[in-house]
Amino acid sequence: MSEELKKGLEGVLVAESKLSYIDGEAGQLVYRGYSIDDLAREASYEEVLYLLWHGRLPNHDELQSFSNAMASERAIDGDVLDSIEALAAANEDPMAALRTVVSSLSASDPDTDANPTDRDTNLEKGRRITAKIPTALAAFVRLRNGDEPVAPREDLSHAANFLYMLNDEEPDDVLAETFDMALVLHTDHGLNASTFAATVTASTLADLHSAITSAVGTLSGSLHGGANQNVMSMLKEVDDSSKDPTTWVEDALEDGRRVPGFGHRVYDVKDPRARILSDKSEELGRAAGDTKWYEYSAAIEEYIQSEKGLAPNVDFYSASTYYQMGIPIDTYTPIFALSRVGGWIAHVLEQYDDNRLIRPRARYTGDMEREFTPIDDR
Ligand SMILES: CC(=O)SCCNC(=O)CCNC(=O)[C@H](O)C(C)(C)COP(=O)(O)OP(=O)(O)OC[C@H]1O[C@@H](n2cnc3c(N)ncnc32)[C@H](O)[C@@H]1OP(=O)(O)O
Ligand SMILES: O=C([O-])CC(=O)C(=O)O
Repeated sequence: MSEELKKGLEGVLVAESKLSYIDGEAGQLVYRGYSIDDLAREASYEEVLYLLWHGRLPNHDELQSFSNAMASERAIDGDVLDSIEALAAANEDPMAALRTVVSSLSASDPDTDANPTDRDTNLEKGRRITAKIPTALAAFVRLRNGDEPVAPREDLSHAANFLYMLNDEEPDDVLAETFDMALVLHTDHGLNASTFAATVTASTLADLHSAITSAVGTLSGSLHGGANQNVMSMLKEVDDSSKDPTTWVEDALEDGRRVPGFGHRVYDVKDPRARILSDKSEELGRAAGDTKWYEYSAAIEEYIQSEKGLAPNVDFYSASTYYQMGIPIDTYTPIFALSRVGGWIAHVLEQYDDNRLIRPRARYTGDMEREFTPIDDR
C-alpha cells in the first residue's frame, strides 16, 4: 500500500472516463472527442447532453425527440413549488435553495424506488432533474423578488426557456444563443470536485438524486463554482473604488487575498472556456456600447498573468458575460449547476456501470495509547 500522501488528490488517477479530456498544458478541452471550440460554436446544450449521455451526437430526429422529452418534464409539482416559496421567503442563499430543491425532487420522482444503478431508469431520472432545475431556479429568483413564477414553455430551447421563465420575456436570439453557449461550456470538466463528490456518493450505491445533491453542495464553494459570483463582486468593488483595476488587485494580493477566477488545478495556461467567454464578454460590451466590465477584466488578467503567472479559469469571464446579460449575480453559481448537472449525471452513469466503492485513506497523525479518564475525573 503506497504511503505517499497526495494532498488534495492532486494528479491522482482514480477512474477511467470516456466523457471529457483536458490538456492542462495546451489549454484544450474535449467532450467525447469533440473540441470545446467546435461544440460551443456549433452544438446546443441538448445536443451536448445527448452526446455525453448516449456517447455520440444525435441526428435530427434523435435530437428532436430527446429535446421534446426533456421539455415535457419542465413543470415542477405543487409541493416542490411550495418549498421554493418558503425558501425564497426565508431569503435562502440560491445554491442552498437549489441543493434543497434537488433533494426534494426525489419525493415526486416516479422511479424513486427503482434499482439505483439501472441505466435506463437513471437516464429518465436524469432527464427529469435536468429539465426541472431551471424551472425551480427561475421560480426561486422571481418569488424572492415578489414576482409570480412563470410556467415553462415546451416550444423553447432549454436555454431560451430558462431566460423566459426568469424574466417573463422571451429572450432575443443573441441572449438565447449566448446562454446556450455558456451552458455548453460548463457541462463537463473531468473529475472536478463536484463531479467527484457525485461519483463518491454514487459509489456507495446511493441514488442519483443523492449524488446530484452532493454535487450541488460541493459546487457552491468559493474555490469551485462559487468563484464566478465572487468575480463579479470583485469587478463591482473595483468600479466603486477610486483605483484602477491593476492597483486594486495589486493591493488585494498584498493583503493576501486570492483573486477569484484565477488559477486552476489542471490548467497551466488560460482555460479554453475563458478564451471563448472573454471574446463573448467583449462582444456583449461592444454591442451595448460599454466595454467597461470587459476592460476591467482584461486589465486584471494581464496583471495577474505577469505578476503571479496565473491564468483565468472559466469563472473569470463568465461573470462579466452574465452581468451584461442582466442575470442577478447570486444566480451565477446556480446557473453553473443548471449546466453541470448534465456532466454529473454522465459521470454517475459511468460510475454505476463499473462501480467500486470510493474510499481512500488518511495518514493518522493523532495521539495513541492515551489513558481513558472517566468523566467525573476530568
Ligand atoms: C470552475 C472552477 O472550479 S475553476 C476554479 C475556481 N476557483 C477560483 O477561481 C478561486 C481562486 N483560485 C484558487 O483558489 C486556486 O487557484 C484553485 C483552488 C482553483 C486551485 O488550487 P490548487 O491547485 O490547490 O492551487 P493552490 O491553492 O495550492 O495554489 C498554488 C499557489 O498559487 C496561489 N494561487 C492560486 N490561485 C490563486 C489566486 N486565484 N489568487 C492568488 N493566488 C493564487 C496560491 O496562493 C498558492 O501560492 P503559494 O504556493 O505561494 O501558497
Ligand atoms: O476542473 C476543475 O477542477 C474545476 C473546473 O474548471 C470545472 O469544474 O469546470
